[in-house]
Formats: sequence, C-alpha cells, structure tokens
Amino acid sequence: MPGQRGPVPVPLHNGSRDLTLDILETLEHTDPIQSSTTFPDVSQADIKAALDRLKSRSMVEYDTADSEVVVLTGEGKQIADEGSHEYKVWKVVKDSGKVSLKELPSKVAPESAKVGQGNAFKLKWIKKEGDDLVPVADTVTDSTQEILQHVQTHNAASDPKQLKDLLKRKLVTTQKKIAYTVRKGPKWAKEIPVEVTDLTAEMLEDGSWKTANFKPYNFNALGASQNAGALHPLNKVREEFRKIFFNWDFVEMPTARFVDTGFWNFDALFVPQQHPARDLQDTFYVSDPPSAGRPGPDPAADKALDEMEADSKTFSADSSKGSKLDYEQYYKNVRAVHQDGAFGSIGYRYPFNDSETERLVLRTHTTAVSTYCLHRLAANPRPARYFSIDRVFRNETVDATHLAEFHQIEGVIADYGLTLGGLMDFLASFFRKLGITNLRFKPAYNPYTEPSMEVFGFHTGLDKWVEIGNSGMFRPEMLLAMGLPEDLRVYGFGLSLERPTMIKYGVSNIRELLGHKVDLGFIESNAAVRLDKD
Ligand SMILES: N[C@@H](Cc1ccccc1)C(=O)O
Repeated sequence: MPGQRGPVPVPLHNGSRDLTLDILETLEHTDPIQSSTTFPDVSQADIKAALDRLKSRSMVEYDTADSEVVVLTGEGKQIADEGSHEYKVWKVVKDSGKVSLKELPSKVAPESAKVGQGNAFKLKWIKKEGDDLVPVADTVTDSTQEILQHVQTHNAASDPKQLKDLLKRKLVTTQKKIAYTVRKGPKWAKEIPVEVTDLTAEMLEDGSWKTANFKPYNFNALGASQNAGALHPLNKVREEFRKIFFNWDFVEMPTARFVDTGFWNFDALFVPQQHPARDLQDTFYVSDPPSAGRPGPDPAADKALDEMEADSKTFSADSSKGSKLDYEQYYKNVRAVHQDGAFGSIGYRYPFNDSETERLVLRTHTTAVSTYCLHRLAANPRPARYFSIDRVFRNETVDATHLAEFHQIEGVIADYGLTLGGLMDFLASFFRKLGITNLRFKPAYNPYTEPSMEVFGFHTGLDKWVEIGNSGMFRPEMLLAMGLPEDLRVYGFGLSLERPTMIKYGVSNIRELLGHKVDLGFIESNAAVRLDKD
C-alpha cells in the first residue's frame, strides 16, 4: 500500500525516479515543502517531472527560486575523502621518520608529491635534512580537507573569499539549482486518483459522468507525428500564385494540352518558321501522328473557359452577342502576315509552309494556350484577365538549374487603352507579393510582343539582381489577325515556377526538387509558404 512505503523514491524503468507519491505523502504533514531539504539528492529533472504531473491535476502548486550551489570537482572530492596533497606528504614522512627526496614520488601520487611538498614546507610540517625530508609537526590540522568537507555538506563556501580561492584551485565549481516550494493544491490527495479520459454512452446513461474525475487536456503535449501525404513544394507555391491570381479576378486557362501544334505554339505568335528555337535543339517534336491538321476549336477547353468566365467579375456575363469564330479565316490571316505582310506589318516575306504549322510539338511555352484564349475572345471582345501555371518542355541540356521540362506562370490582360506603364505597374504589384519590391525592366525581344521587357528583381535575401520574368505588349498584327478590335490592347508576362520555389525553399540544385534524386523526407517535412507580403 502506498501509505506504508517509506520516503525512498521509487526508481522508474528508465533510471529516473517517480517522486509523485513521496511528494503527496510528505505534504500531508509538511506544507509547504522545500525541495532542497526534502529531496536533497534527487535530480532536478525528476523533481520537475513529478511536480508537473501533480500540478496538471491541481494536486499541488509550486513556486520556484533560482539559486547557486557550490559543488566539489573530482579533485575536490578526493581531497575531502583522503586529505590534501600536503597532508599526504606529511603523513608518509611522519610514518617513516624520513623519506629521501628521490623516493617521495613513489610513496605518494606524483601530483601530490609536486604540490604537497611545497605546501608542507610552508606550513612547517616537514623540513629538509640533506637529501631527506623529515617531520617537524607531530600532529597537523588539514584545513583544506576540512573546508572541502564543509562545502560538501552545505553546498556553499563560508565566505566569498574562500569561494574565490577554491574556484581558482579548481577544487569546486558552481551550479544553478532551482529550489521548489511546494504546497497542497485544490485537489490534493494522498494518491493520484484514477482519471477518466473518455466520456462514454454508459456514463451518460448511468449519470456517473457527474462525479467522474476527468483528466484535464494537456495542451503542452506534442502530437504524435502523422504519416500523412505531403504536397510537393512546387504545388504549394503554385497554389499561392493561384490564390493571388484569383484574388485579382483572373480566369485560369485550361492547360491540359501538353502536345500542341506548331500553329498555336509558334506561327500564331509569329515565331519565324526558320527560327532556331523551332529546330530540334529547343523543341521536342512528336513524330506520331505526323500531322495535326489545321487549327480549330478545342471543345473541352471552350467549355472550361465558359464556366470560369461566367463565375468571374471581370467578364461581362452576356456572351450572347458573340459572333462565331472563323478558324479558317484566322489561319489565312496568320499565313498572310508571315508571307506577305498584313495588318500594318510588312511580314517576313518567305513562302509560308503549311506542314510546319501542322506539326505536333510538346509546347515550349504556355503562351500557346494564351494565344488560343485570346483568339476565342474575338468572338465577344471585352476586358479579360487570364492566367495559367503549368508544364512546358524544352530540349535543353540538363544542369543544376535547367530541366527539359518546367512550369510556367503566365498572365495575360486585355482591356481598352492599356499602356506599357500599366504593365510595369501590374508587374510591380505582382512581384511585391513575392517580397520583391525593387524591379528593373530591360528591353528584350519576343516575336509576338513590342515592346518586350525582361524583368529583373532585387532579391534582398540573395542580395543581388535576378532575372525573374519576361513580358510585353502583344503586337497589333497578332491581335488584329485574330479579329480583336484595334483599341483592345493586350499585355502579358511569364516566369518559371521553379525559380521562386527554389528561392523560397533555399534549394540551389533543381534536381533536389524534381526527378529521381528527390529526398522524400524533404518533400514531407518542408514548410508551408506564403507569398502575400502586402
Ligand atoms: N512566352 C514568354 C513569356 C511571355 C508571355 C506573355 C507575354 C510576353 C512574354 C516566355 O516563354 O518567356
């Protein structure tokens, strides 16, 4: 029975001791108790564990006071037990009558011989006679030993000067100690009562819930780790970007078509048919089927866009006045711009190759999708905001920062009276969301935009300017060929999803993020990311 046990703490399996019952029993007759006197030899961790257990059940309350205690070092302990070095030297000299200087180190420990001899001379306990040491005193008081024994029992020196001296001689050290003053709590009892952890139907029925002793919640307990699935960092960052776009009333473009035609990926964007980017170095061509046919509507994409636009505030709901799209006419217009010039453009003036247009490619940019959506807008021209974040493919040499496939974030805005300044302003607010507040624009070239600008941002974390995107105003001959009205301007921009993700997660090699070398532990444990710093 617990009541019959003495105050000796019970050892737990892990070597620590459970003091809870001892504390409860002691409190019955001594309230409050001081941990330093009641449990002088118990480790601080054991006392704290027991007190916290009892406190969480309101069985005890306690205050703490920090104090410093003095404890003996290994050498200090040895002197307290066996006497000081000088005492040991005096003792062998006294017991043998005389000891030769040469013999002394073999009679006492060498370090005792070294330190103890000088001190014993100083204290006039021994003296030298020729090559021998002989005793002077008959009895001696070993005050160093006495002082250390005193420190050992009281855990304190008698005065600061003595403490300083002992610390210097490395015979003692000081340690922080927490002293607990423990009182009975509102639910004190001699034993820890059984605690109910679950409210059951039976308890409700028989009314025992009214008197049951429920275990309180422990809000400090760490939850068990969950073996759950995890989102890839790219998906997390992608979700953040989607939220930004949706907050700004952008409609997400349907990007399921990884394989597209030369027409949408290149020709409609006036990438010249002999352009180096089109050749086998940068583009993956699909050989089977060999030809895709002429451009036409994509019913799945149209349906998705109809639904999204109906939900969006940007798009006027009434699309009934829309005209039917003439894909054949559009194709002829694009061909005319390339070959002969049209819509104010003098054209490339080469014979347009129809089979080039019908080739299948793994899309090299998501602007292929934007182009499809912009042409579709010509059925019912009105202000529009589109975005997409999806995969693109380039036949590039794979290195630490490049893969043959990556993700593009793309945004396109159509409205009346748009200006380049508006694009720059839009990009500034967009990148501010990533914490990049300082932008620079560098003139660049895209066959489909004029002017075009590369966007550089000053990254405070990396402390340097980094290229973060590409942008521009779509060319009139591209938009007019689609059938969009002259005063409806469109600008757009694109960037990779990988770059901001690598920066956010501090990953310098893209192969740590994608591919067979990815550490799944990293994917599971990486933190959430937030982009809205506004
Ligand atoms: N397509 C461009 C990005 C871009 C999109 C829209 C307008 C201008 C530029 C790229 O791949 O880098």
